Amino acid sequence: MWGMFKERHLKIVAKCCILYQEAELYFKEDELKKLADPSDCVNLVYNHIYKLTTFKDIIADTQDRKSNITSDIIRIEGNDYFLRDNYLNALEKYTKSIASAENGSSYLALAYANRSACLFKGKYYKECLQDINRALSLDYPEKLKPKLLKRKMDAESQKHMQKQVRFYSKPPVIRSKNPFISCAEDSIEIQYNKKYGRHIIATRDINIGEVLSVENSFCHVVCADSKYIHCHECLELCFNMIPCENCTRALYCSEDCRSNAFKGYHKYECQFPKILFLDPKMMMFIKLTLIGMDDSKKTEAESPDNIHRSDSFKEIIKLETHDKECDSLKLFMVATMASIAYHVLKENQEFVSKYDTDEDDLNLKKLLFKTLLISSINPFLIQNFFNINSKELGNALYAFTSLYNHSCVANAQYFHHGSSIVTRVTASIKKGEQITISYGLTFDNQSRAYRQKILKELYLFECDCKACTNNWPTGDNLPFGKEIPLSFILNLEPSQEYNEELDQFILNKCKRLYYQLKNYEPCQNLLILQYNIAQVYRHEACSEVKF
Ligand SMILES: C[S@@+](CC[C@H](N)C(=O)[O-])C[C@H]1O[C@@H](n2cnc3c(N)ncnc32)[C@H](O)[C@@H]1O
Repeated sequence: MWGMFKERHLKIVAKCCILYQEAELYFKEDELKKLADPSDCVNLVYNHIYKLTTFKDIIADTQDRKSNITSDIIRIEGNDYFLRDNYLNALEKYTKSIASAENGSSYLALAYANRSACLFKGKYYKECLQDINRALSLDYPEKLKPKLLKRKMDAESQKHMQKQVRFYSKPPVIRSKNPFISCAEDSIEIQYNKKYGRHIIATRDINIGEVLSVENSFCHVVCADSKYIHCHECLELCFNMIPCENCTRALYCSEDCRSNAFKGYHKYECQFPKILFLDPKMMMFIKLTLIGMDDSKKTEAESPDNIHRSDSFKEIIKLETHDKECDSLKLFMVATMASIAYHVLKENQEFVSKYDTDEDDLNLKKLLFKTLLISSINPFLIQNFFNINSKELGNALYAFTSLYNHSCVANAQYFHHGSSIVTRVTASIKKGEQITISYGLTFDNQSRAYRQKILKELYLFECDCKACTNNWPTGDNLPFGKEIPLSFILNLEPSQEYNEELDQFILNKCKRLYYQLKNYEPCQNLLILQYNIAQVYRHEACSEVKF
């Protein structure tokens, strides 16, 4: 949970520590820990820090002005890649140059034109033509126009050979709708107890491969590695994004995405200082707060209380925060980040006019505290298993999928179809059993001691799964179990073309063998089968795109 305050962003920690030292005088008696409601700490901390110089420095550090000089430098870096035939890296640089260029400038036109050259090389003629038209509609230098117009003619003539982008496939549809959970099959239910909190239980025997839930994200943010090729609003892969007109951070696949984002949360998000954008989870808490406060998105009124609705902010705000378990320093750090966000929002006239009573003010501080904690424990990393160059695409928050607890021998696994998440059974489940996913730690890959340490540190629980309880050996030390014919298992590596028939053949064979082998657990051959089953589902969800 505290990963985002640790190794990754020492700058945040350093600034918080300076503030903490400056404000320490006020918090000598462990005042933050004594609060009956931990979310009140934002009010307390804010009132002490907003006048401090370090706080003012943080707020002022937006460094996000559009600049033609920066745009020019980045475009020239792009030219270097282009000359070395590294078109994808060149394209990313040109997109960054587009984001940095001042509105309507010739630098913006130059960056679009250069990107159109990459798109032409990549055989993305439709996108190439769009960029050429964008460049021509701006202040594109006359002397360069003939070359661009020639490219336009060539792209027009080759449009029929346009490369198709099939990246994410549509998620499967729920077949037997759960009457109490809007995004789930009727094979599961939510239960609660003290030990596990809310958790998911099977209401019947469930077979390997069955879908349990299909959920759209409530809120997502794009990761740094993918920000120049994935839309910041819908996460779709896009090689010719357009920039936000105010900031250099946000890029979109279409006018619709740009205006939806701006009308909703982005007009505020745009103005936040740099420190809150160092980590995608930080970005998420601001976006989550703004989306949650957007009245047009509220669905609670129509939804009866006993139905779990994925699109309801009411459900998001119920997610785990572990706020009572925070020590003083953690409370201070969370409160500081929330205070920065609060301060920026309150400076915004349009925002203030909507939330101006004392009660609104206090509620906003409490909400920012909660959304920050929720965004640290609950998000799912969207990974690119078959994508061109980067592995991390985004972070997304799901109201229901966040309720699956962890096991180091999980019986379910999730697969991202873009920003949607599909959870499937990857080991057969008996009625009454808890359904679990892995929080990134599995018994075959990491030692018990390591798993326990990380789970305690990040998620504040002691794992009692069968691998932890019985101290199962890790991968190479496991017995092989019953022999399986391996010849039919083609390793579904990223380089392999998607072939539905072949994948289905592998899937069915693996499933049959799984039932012959499951009594040998734990063993290597069972893991091989489960890996291949998961790999087929990954392949189905997201196919490789080459530039
Ligand atoms: C993403 S939430 C999962 C849903 C959570 N149980 C709830 O009530 O909202 C993660 C938190 O669930 C709890 N949790 C997850 N797996 C667990 C397990 N195997 N045993 C006990 N608690 C677990 C921990 O408190 C953890 O921080």
